[in-house]
Amino acid sequence: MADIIDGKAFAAGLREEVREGVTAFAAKAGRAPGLAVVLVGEDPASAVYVRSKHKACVTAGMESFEHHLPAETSEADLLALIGQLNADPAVDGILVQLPLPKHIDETKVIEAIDPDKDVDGFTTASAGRLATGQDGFVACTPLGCLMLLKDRLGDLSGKSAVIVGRSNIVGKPMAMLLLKESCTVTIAHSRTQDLAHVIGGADIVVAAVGRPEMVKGAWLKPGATVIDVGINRVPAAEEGKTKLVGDVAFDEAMEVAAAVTPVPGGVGPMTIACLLHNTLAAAKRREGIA
Ligand SMILES: Nc1nc2c(c(=O)[nH]1)N[C@@H](CN(C=O)c1ccc(C(=O)N[C@@H](CCC(=O)O)C(=O)O)cc1)CN2
Repeated sequence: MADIIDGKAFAAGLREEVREGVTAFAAKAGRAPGLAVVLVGEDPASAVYVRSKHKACVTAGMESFEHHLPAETSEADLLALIGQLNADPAVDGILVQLPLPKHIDETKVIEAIDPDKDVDGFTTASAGRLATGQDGFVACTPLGCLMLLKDRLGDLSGKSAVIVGRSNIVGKPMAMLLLKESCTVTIAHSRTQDLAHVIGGADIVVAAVGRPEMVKGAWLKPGATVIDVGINRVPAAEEGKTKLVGDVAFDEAMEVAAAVTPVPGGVGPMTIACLLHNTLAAAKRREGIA
C-alpha cells in the first residue's frame, strides 16, 4: 500500500515558515508585505478561494488588499485597477482570481500585471523567465507539486516524469520545473497515443487534466510517485450528494504506487501556501532584502 502525501500538513509548515519570514521582513523594511487580490463577479468557488487567500495572508502577518468588483465590470476598468496596483508601493503581489467573466480577455488582464508583482506566475514574462532559468515567479500549483516531490524523493535528477495535461498554468510550468531538476520529461495530452504505456514508464506522474479518475492504477509503474492536481466534483454514492475526486483513480493508485497525493488535502492546500511564499519573495526583492 502506498504512502499518502499529506499536502495539508506540508502547506501548514510552509505557511508557518512564511509567517516567520514576514516577521523578519517587517523588522527590516518597517512594513508588512502586501498582496492585492482582485475578484470580478460572484463565482461561488472563486469567492471561497479569495476568502481563504485573505485569511492566509492576515494569519501570515501580511497586508491583504481585496478588490471585489461587480460581474459587469468592463475590461478597461479592470485594466485601470491593475495599473493602479502596479504603481502602488504598498502592493508587492497582484493576483487576479480566475476564471474572469466571459466578456473580459483573461490574457490581456494577466499581461497587464507588472512581472515583478506577478506572484501567480501567469504572465508571459514569468513563463519565459522560468523557461530560460531566470529569476521570476513560478505558478503556485506547479511550485507546490515540486515542493511535495522534492520533500518525498530528494534529488529528482535522472527520474522519468510524465505530466498529463498541457495547460499554461500547470502542465507547461510543471514540465519546466522538472526539466530544471534534470528529470526526463514527457508531456502527455488528449492526443497522446497509448497513454497507459507512456505513464507506465514514469517514476513521477503529475496528473493535471481535469478529468475525474482518468489515470488508472494499472497504468502506473510499481513504486511511482503520483501527484494529483485534479479537483473534480462528482456525484457521491448517497443520492443528491457530491464529492471531490482527482484525475487519478486514488484507491487503484494506492495499490501500485509508492506515494500518492489525495484529493482533497494534497496539492490544493499547497496553492495558497505557495502564493504566500511568492508574495514574501516579491516583497524581499522589491526592498533588496536577501
Ligand atoms: N489567479 C488564480 N486563479 C486560480 C488559481 C490560482 O492559482 N490563481 N487556482 C484555482 C483555484 N485556487 C486558488 O485560487 C485553489 C483551488 C483549490 C484549493 C484547495 O485547497 N482545494 C482543496 C479542496 C477545496 C474544496 O473542498 O473544494 C484541496 O484540494 O484540498 C486552493 C486554491 C483556480 N483559479
